[in-house]
Amino acid sequence: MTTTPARLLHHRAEGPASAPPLLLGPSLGTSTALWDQVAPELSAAHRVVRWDLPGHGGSAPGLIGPGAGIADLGVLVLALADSLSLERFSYAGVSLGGAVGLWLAVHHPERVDRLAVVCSSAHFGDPGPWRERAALVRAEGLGRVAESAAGRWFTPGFTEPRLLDDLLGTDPSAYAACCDALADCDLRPGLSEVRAPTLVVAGREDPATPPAHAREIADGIPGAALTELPRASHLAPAERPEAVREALRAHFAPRERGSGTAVRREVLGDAHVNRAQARTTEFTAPFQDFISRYAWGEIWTDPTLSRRERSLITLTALVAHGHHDELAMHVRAAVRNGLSPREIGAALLQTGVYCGVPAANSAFAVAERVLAELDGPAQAPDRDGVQPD
Ligand SMILES: O=C(O)CCC(=O)CC(=O)O
Repeated sequence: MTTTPARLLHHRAEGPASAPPLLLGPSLGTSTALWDQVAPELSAAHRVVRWDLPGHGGSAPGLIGPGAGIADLGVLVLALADSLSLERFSYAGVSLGGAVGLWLAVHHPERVDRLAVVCSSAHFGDPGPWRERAALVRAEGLGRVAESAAGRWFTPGFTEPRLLDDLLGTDPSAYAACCDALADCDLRPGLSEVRAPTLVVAGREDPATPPAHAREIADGIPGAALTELPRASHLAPAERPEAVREALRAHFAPRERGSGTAVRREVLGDAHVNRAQARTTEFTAPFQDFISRYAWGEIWTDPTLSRRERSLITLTALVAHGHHDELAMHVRAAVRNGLSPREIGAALLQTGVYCGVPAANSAFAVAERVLAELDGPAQAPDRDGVQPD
């Protein structure tokens, strides 16, 4: 067990220190042990950091109090990541731990590389039963909640005594504060803002966060994937560890930067890349290869900046140097990367200050033409001259 300062969440780290970091969050009433059959395998390719909720496992109960919210837990996870110098990380969490991951992806997108939300919800239903459970636990401790836990956590006939023991060892006041957070949790409005590639995993027999909750998350997050696990209830990492392991391993597999062609196609479009490839000659092939590997395989593939941010930088640099053919191509790319004409106009206006009014003047003319073409009745041909990238 790692010795953790009482102001931080208790955590357990495994895997090479230089591997891409992956944080694993628990569900209510459980500890890092929830990931016992999943984390060791994931740690072959990741620096895996499992954390405990306040008052659960090894975390101090006083880290949250009555009326806590998901944001309070999210801030604690960020403090833990900061203490480990993890500026950016991938994240998987079960139930309450999954909701914390959603909160992080909505409110701190710069920190979350990839996200997996397992047996969780963006809104854990009517707050009434959570408030009643909090009141019961504050009054009587965890005994009655523990008696019925197996029925909510596992399919009939399956059990995991270690997890039930952990529940009984949880601090009642911290457990109740987590129930407060679940009662007030509503992350649905932010789902469309999540940009981290997201996998949603549901246990088909989960009565606590049924598959409909997972579908709501997957439908709300652009591009999210959904996996439903048969023969799994709420604590799928304990009940179906091999299936959860495989889903997470594939989702978090370190990305091949490779040739960069896939990213180039996503940003510049198939039509452009096909044309550039068709035009390639023996003379230009080394340059094509260089561009694909470095510009697209290294720089545009690096997740530290979003594609929108990279588009803004690229537009500015092209204006500064007066590369108008490339500017036209990258205005199209900027639109593909999610920038609105208004945002593109604001970036060009700023170049008027830093690159000079004549440079911005020409850039506005180029961008206006391209945006009008994109807006036109038929998509205008991709007029990108002889530019090879
Ligand atoms: O223990 C339960 O009754 C399920 C609790 C729940 O849905 C929230 C969580 O597991 O984090």
